[in-house]
Amino acid sequence: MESIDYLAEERKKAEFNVDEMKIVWAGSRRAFEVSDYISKLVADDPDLSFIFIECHRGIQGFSKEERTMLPRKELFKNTLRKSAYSWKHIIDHQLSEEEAERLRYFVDEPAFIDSHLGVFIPAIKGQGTKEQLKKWLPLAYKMQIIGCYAQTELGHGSNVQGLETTATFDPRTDEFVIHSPTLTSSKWWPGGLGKVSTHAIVYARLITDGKDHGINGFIVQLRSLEDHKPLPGITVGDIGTKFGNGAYNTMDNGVLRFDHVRIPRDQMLMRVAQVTKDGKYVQSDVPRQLLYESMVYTRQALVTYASGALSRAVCIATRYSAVRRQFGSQNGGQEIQVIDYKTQQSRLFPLLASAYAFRFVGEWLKWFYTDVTQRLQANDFSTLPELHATTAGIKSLTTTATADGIEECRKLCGGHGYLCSSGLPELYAVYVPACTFEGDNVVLLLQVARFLMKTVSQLSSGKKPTGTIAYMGKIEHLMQCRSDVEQAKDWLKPSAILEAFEARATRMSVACAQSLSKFDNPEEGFQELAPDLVEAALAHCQLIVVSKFIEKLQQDIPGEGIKQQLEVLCCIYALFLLHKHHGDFLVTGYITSKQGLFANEQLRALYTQVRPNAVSLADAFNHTDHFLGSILGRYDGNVYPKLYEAAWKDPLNESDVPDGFDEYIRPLLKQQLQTARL
Ligand SMILES: CCCCCCCCCCCCCCC/C=C/C(=O)SCCNC(=O)CCNC(=O)[C@H](O)C(C)(C)COP(=O)(O)OP(=O)(O)OC[C@H]1O[C@@H](n2cnc3c(N)ncnc32)[C@H](O)[C@@H]1OP(=O)(O)O
Ligand SMILES: Cc1cc2nc3c(=O)[nH]c(=O)nc-3n(C[C@H](O)[C@H](O)[C@H](O)COP(=O)(O)OP(=O)(O)OC[C@H]3O[C@@H](n4cnc5c(N)ncnc54)[C@H](O)[C@@H]3O)c2cc1C
Repeated sequence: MESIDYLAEERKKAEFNVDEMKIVWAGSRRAFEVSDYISKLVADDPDLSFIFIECHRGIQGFSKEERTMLPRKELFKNTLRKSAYSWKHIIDHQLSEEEAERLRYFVDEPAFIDSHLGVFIPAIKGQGTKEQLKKWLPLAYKMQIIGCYAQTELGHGSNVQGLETTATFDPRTDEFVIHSPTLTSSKWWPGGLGKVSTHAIVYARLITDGKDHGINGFIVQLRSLEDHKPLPGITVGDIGTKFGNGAYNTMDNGVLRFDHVRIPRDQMLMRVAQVTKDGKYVQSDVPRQLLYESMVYTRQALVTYASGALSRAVCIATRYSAVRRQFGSQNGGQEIQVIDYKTQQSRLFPLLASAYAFRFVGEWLKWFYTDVTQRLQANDFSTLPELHATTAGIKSLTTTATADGIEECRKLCGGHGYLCSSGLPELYAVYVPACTFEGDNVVLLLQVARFLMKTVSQLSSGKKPTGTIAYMGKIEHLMQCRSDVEQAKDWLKPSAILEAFEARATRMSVACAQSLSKFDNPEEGFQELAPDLVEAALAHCQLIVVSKFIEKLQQDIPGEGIKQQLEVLCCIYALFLLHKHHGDFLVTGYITSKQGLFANEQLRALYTQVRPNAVSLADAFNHTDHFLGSILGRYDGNVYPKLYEAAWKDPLNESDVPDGFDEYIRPLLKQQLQTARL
């Protein structure tokens, strides 16, 4: 049957070339082509897009929208099947690393393979010696071993230095003895650990000759490569069902305990420090912080994933807001599309703009990460602190805004957004742990704050700040300048926006530094002022995102109307933040309340400008219906018949009379009948 495009009228309104925007969104023509090809490949192959379950009727297939109805054990087994099938496809078709990553992404089910590729391999790469890389990476790349990242324990996650697992060197046998001395030292949370991983990078306190040298990484085999049973001394399992139906429950987050498990000395990751045969601890000339390098890698990757998740929610909410109508019908005509309500626009369009903003900052962060890693290889560690602060801060900002944004999109879809078939509840449940894993978002902002306080304290020494904190070099100007905005449209100037964000960030950091200096004990001061420090850190991170969006616009961006649309989105992102954090800009004395009102006036005008382009800007994400997994977000906008159809597929609708009627409902009804007769 031919499908009708209920959103065709919306698409006709676009003032830009959607195909060109798809390329900007993807990052390059090549990236677009790979994503486009792989997303369609996944959508069109039932072995990748469906969940198959053996039931009394034989093998039954379930679509993605239906997966929240399925029991965890079945879902998990299907995820194993899909991972194995994907892996075979990758090998058979000799997919490149980029294509393999896209395949994993579009299959869209958290799985052990994410930990294996996203954390286990990066940890070996970052912390292993050349010999260790040579031995372990080929095994890992061929999946002859499957690994996870076992850092967090039941009692400690954020405080890595507080981990309790021990790795005690035994010089007699040239081995480490890995042990879990307490219940709270049980490894707890690692993805892929519960049921799948054969190996783990285990973080443990290194002890030689009775001396504790702090945390180090060790490669430990957990399960037999023959029958997959846990090796002697190892207790391992899944930690239980997590938030939401389906959602993150396709992942086997695990618990792990060691009872004096012995591993050879060369399984300590030795790039940062070594233990010699006679038990001597030798620190390399690389900084100890490189032990945390894999977290930096993953945090950086999570920023691009944030734009992906937010764009999905925004795509669903935008299309549905154009389909949905409420109120205002005149003379029997159609009601108003809810996307035309200014309140709907003021909630939706900043999220649309944020998706683009996060995409561009993610692109830049990937470049920055690559640049710093190349320097590290050449033993230049000067930019490592900035990379740590920036990845921590931008991961924190983007994942918090994305999780909140998904929930806002659910509300923007009214009641239907609450149905699992909208795709939004599951997207939220899968996404929200990103605010916690790879570093709790508040803990990460406090790391940014430490970096900022250090920067401010070094300004007087004449050290010139560079990179993302170069703006602090203009401290004298930024501390006393005032906005020169005289009318709403002055806020469209990138220079006006940039100075506002720089002045706000500088003043908030300086105010914190001044407050800190009043404490005799700086650590006590840091604890006391932590809420203000977190806000200063956020102001700095927002400045980075805004400035990277502005920098993107300074590039040559071809395509009809593309640059104009991006300029509108950039201003929406910045002015929305200015409006939301109005208090910061006022209190720090950079703007007057009148200038704040101008910003809001300009913001409303920008919403009107983006309105005709909204559906097409969401189309430019190029999400397939399969990837969206949402009836509300269907490309053709055919929402109502599909919602109606889907309701009848719910297991409760398998019979007109529900199970339990005879035991629980009939007696009640009978009782009422008897009462009525009385
Ligand atoms: C085919 C290809 C496919 C590719 C697939 C890719 C897939 C990607 C998908 C991603 C999937 C994601 C799955 C997620 C799974 C989740 C995993 C996890 O959650 S793993 C566990 C993560 N745990 C954490 O993040 C813990 C957070 N805590 C910390 O990081 C630290 O404890 C702390 C930074 C909060 C504190 O560190 P600590 O040493 O205790 O204290 P200090 O604050 O004193 O720091 C000392 C010093 O070090 C600097 N520092 C800290 N961290 C770093 C770092 N990472 N890098 C560089 N430098 C660092 C800090 O700034 C201090 O510096 P100083 O100069 O002394 O001030
Ligand atoms: C889905 C999921 C997957 C995960 N996968 C892995 C994995 O593969 N490998 C792995 O090792 N770990 C993994 N983790 C664990 C994860 O990294 C930790 O949960 C995370 O680092 C937070 O640590 P925590 O649980 O100890 O939180 P806590 O630190 O206990 O946080 C609790 C509260 O205390 C606050 N808090 C903590 N410290 C401070 C402070 N200094 N100042 C102010 N407030 C503070 C936090 O903001 C938070 O509000 C995963 C977690 C989840 C949810």
